[in-house]
Amino acid sequence: MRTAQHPATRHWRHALAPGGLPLAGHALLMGRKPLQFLASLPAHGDLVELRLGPRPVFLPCHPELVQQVLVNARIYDTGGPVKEKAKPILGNGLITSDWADHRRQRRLVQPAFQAARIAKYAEVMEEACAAESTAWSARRPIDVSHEMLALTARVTARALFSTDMAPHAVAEIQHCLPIVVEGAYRQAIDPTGLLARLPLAANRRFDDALRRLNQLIDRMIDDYKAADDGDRGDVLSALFAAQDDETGGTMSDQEIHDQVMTLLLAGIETTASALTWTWFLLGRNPRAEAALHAEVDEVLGGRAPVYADVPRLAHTQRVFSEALRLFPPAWLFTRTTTEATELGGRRLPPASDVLISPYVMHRDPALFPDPESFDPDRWLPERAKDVARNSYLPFGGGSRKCIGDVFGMTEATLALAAIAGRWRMRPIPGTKIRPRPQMSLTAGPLRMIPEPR
Ligand code: HEM
Repeated sequence: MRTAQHPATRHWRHALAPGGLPLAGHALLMGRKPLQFLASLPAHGDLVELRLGPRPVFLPCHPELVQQVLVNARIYDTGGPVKEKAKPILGNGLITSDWADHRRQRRLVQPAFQAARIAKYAEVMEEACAAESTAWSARRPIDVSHEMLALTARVTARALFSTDMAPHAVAEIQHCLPIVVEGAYRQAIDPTGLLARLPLAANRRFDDALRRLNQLIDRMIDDYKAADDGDRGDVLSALFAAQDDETGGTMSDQEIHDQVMTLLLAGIETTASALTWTWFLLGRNPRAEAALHAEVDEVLGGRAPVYADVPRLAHTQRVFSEALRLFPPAWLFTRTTTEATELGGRRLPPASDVLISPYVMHRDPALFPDPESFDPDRWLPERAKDVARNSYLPFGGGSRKCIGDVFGMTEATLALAAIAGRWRMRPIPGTKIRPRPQMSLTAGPLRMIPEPR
């Protein structure tokens, strides 16, 4: 295990990642097998330099260096080519805004995620999870990815807009969101920026889906303003009510629009991917699955779970935490330096790109013993205290830490308990599954057979 030393007294190991080519650098390795390539890098140094084309980018592999990047949000600001390409889609919301504006935005959006409001959103979660768990037929295979995406889309849409229009919104979001997420990723990884301008069917589908999502959000905002019926307990009401303590300012309709789009894109596929991986891992680990069933039976005694059960569903939460360790949906995110700085004794010029990869940290044997094994019990309090500080970051850290972390954990715990209370999810022998490192670390289609318990 790595030992904690004061950063100033530590001798940090720097390295250039092996395998670079003269012009492309490591772009081909990153393009072909990003997970394997990135996960091999901590063995070379605490701070590893890669070349993506001519551009140097830096990957901190040691938790203390990752932490320095995450907490110094003014110097390590949001940025990089991926964020630039996301702006036409996300506008200027929490993910795309720069440091100074982000602080203001976060003050305004945070009240929508206070504990009392999560309790209200949990009613939507309870209902949607119960409906999902009763909709399946015994022994008829389902695509778990598809089902989990439908579930998280329904939960998020109805937590955002609790109006009569919600059923229409759910259907629109379920249709449009996967197309937008896929298209956004294709554009993000296109180094030429030309792909989006070609007259391709995929581009037309993307433009259409994005237009429909934008229209939907505008209609919801208009509807809310026309009804003028105060706090409906949903996210949209909280965004309209938000007032900045420091300046007294509120959000314009356009700002609310951008926050809603950001929440849809950040909150649905992430949670759905993590839930899909959880069912996949449980299907291969009968002991963890049996412990889940035992806990759910003991806590719920056959009824559907409610918000008040969440604290008692401790093993269920450990199962989800362990799935987030092995397959963190936000497997890679970026920062760009706003001025010259030093990281681990290495000088970084202004506008340097820094990669943060929870996947790399979570699979490092120096941080997590036997990192490839699915072991929910590593999160038992007596064992979790030995996990190196700042090495587990499925929700990121610092001032840009996921605003939906409690929302996502609550939703996932209720979904796992509701489904595990009724079904055993049996894997289909021979099913091959390969992590797809795209916008989220998704599993692709995953067919499993629900068996009544
Ligand atoms: C298991 C589910 C989730 C995972 C693994 C996850 C992961 C993350 C991570 C790692 C970040 C930080 C990215 C960075 O620093 O650049 C982030 C940010 C964010 N997430 Fe999540 N997220 C999840 C669920 C959600 C949900 C349910 C919502 C909303 C309903 C949400 C909304 C956001 C937003 C708005 C941000 C930007 C926050 C900011 O910059 O202030 N996420 N998420």
